[in-house]
Amino acid sequence: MHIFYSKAALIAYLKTIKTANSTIGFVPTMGALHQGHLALMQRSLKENNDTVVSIFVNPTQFNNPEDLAKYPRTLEEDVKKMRTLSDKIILYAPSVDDIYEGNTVSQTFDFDGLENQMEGKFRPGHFNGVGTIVKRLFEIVTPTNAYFGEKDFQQLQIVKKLVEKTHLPVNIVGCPIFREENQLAMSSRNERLTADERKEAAIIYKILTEAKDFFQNHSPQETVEFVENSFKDNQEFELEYFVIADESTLLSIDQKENDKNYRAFIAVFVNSIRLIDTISLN
Ligand SMILES: Nc1ncnc2c1ncn2[C@@H]1O[C@H](COP(=O)(O)OP(=O)(O)OP(=O)(O)O)[C@@H](O)[C@H]1O
Ligand SMILES: CC(C)(CO)[C@@H](O)C(=O)[O-]
Ligand code: BAL
Repeated sequence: MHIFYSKAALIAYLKTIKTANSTIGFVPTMGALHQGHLALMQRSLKENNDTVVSIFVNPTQFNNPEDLAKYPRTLEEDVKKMRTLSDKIILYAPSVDDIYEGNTVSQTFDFDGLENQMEGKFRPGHFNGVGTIVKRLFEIVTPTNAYFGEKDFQQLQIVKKLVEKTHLPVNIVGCPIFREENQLAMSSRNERLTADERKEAAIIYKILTEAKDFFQNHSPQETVEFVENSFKDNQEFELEYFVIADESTLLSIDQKENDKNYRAFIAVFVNSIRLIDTISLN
């Protein structure tokens, strides 16, 4: 496996392997790899000549310093996991300085309102940080295809908008959510849960699927109340938000309309650990 810690070395290497018709697949991550990340890599390996994976815990997208400090960093184990997939993966694991060159701040973006709901509302500045790092990584890696998970559905829509607005020549590929055996969405933050919490966190997806059924015969507002009440019965989980939104605008809805795609989004605290999940309602 090729591992690069500096953009200069990565860019020089990519120049030696790129040909007129070759494709580069790119999987940006923050590390602490799990099966969800590995599935994105497998897809990239299958669909491209070369695959670059980045591991970088991006400080500018964290609004909560404790969340940043406690974010799991497991580079050695991550490398081992990637090796089980393919020795051909090109890993870019930069320092903060290599990316930000002494100026660790976000650019400000206008994502046509996609940034104002849910994760953007509850993590102020988050999507400016995501936009800044994703744009920078795209400029360094120059991917043909870039792979993002639907667990971060709002992020996926925002990255598509970023590409549309900046005219970067990259195709964004959304990939399905990988779940643990108990259906909890895989997440690097799951590593911070105790064994019991991890087991009990299955309730998040259970309530989401119940909400999906409930929504078929009830209004959006009634469905929101149904979910809020379900969490009141589960005191160890603190619901931050449950939103039913139009999948394309991400705006929450008051009424159902025909021919629209709707999706439910949820963020829940287990202790101080924040987990998100989402489900299509169609
Ligand atoms: N369970 C999953 N299934 C599919 N893709 C996923 C899953 N979890 C994360 N991803 C995707 O992997 C990429 C890197 O995500 P990231 O490194 O933030 O991992 P994460 O598990 O989402 O971490 P956390 O949930 O703690 O933020 C993103 O595109 C994300 O959507
Ligand atoms: C896309 C990303 C790697 C940018 O830091 C991050 O937001 C993530 O892991 O989803
Ligand atoms: N998975 C999105 C990255 C974050 O939580 O900051």
